[in-house]
Amino acid sequence: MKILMYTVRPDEQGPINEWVKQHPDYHIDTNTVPLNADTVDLAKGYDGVVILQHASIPDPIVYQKLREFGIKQLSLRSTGYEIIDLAEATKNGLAVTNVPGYSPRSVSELVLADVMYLLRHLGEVREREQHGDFRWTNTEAKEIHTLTVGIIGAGKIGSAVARIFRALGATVIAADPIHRPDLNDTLTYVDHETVYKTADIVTMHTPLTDETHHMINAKVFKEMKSTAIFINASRGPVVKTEDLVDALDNKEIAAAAIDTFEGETPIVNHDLTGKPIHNDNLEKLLAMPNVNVSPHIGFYTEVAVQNMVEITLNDVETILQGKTSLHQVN
Ligand SMILES: NC(=O)C1=CN([C@@H]2O[C@H](COP(=O)(O)OP(=O)(O)OC[C@H]3O[C@@H](n4cnc5c(N)ncnc54)[C@H](O)[C@@H]3O)[C@@H](O)[C@H]2O)C=CC1
Ligand SMILES: O=C(O)C(=O)[C@H](O)COP(=O)(O)O
Repeated sequence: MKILMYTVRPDEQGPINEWVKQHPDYHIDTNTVPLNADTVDLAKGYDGVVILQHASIPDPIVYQKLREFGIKQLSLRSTGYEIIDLAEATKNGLAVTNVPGYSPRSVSELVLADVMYLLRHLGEVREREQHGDFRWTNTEAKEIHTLTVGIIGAGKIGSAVARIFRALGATVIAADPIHRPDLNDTLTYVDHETVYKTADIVTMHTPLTDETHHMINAKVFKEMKSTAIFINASRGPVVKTEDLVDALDNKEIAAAAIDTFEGETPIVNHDLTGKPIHNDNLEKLLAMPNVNVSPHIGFYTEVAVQNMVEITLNDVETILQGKTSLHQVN
């Protein structure tokens, strides 16, 4: 059996080689391009296709061609799968799989790092030190156990965030339509408005859907505490970025960390040294010492990369054997 993996990074090659060693009947080829209408022909002659990319695949021709090539699945090495047109995939007989829970700790530990960085004003401290100002002005910090952490979307990642902050003594509240009894000792479920109004740290962990698109906007920022820290490590378009910039400019919130942002595809994991980034809102956020921008690295840990590769390839194998993968999303 032959599998083609798109957009493979060098750090994924080790886990891929390990998987092939355990599965001698499979041959895997890799490339470094995203799947789209220009690159779909590369999949001709393969039995299975695996992708990982930020760019959406809206063009129906991609799904039609995969069907014409006799391919039965399209497996994502990611959790989020909003880049796929599921209706087109289904129409063309493609089972789409994702990797839920490859390592909820990966993203939740970045959230912890962001919160510590912002709570201790390390961005402001570093900015001042660079021009010789070593004073303590405005750097008195709050301790985590005195704070309320508000989670929007307490699924696999959101609940891992909840556990970390509960272990550090914070009060944790969450808004999620699904209430999990196993989290009863960790958090209290409340409505969205209560999270916005009462949390000292508001952190986003929903998927990107029609409902969550721009769910954080000017109206919501006005509800938050002026001392609040806002974090988005879910998907960029969950937040209306221009409203985030305004909320920070107008001191409606105190600080923010964003691991995902609108228009990130041409920026994330690219070296743009000396080149324009063509994203005005991002440039404004990058210039603020009370904002930490990271280029979608929440997932990027050794454990996560290993699991993303291994679980995806196991799913391809399952489908190629004529069975149904537990991770099929259509
Ligand atoms: N920054 C990064 O590198 C990464 C980001 N992600 C993003 O994080 C998202 C969440 O991942 P998981 O926790 O694994 O997914 P999950 O499916 O386990 O949890 C998502 C939770 O959000 C809840 N939810 C949906 N709509 C909601 C709404 N309107 N209000 C409140 N809650 C709502 C769901 O009920 C569910 O409990 C992914 O869909 C992906 O977009 C995932 C992995 C890495
Ligand atoms: O798994 C996800 O969802 C992520 O966000 C990871 O960062 C990787 O997926 P892409 O966003 O790069 O598709």
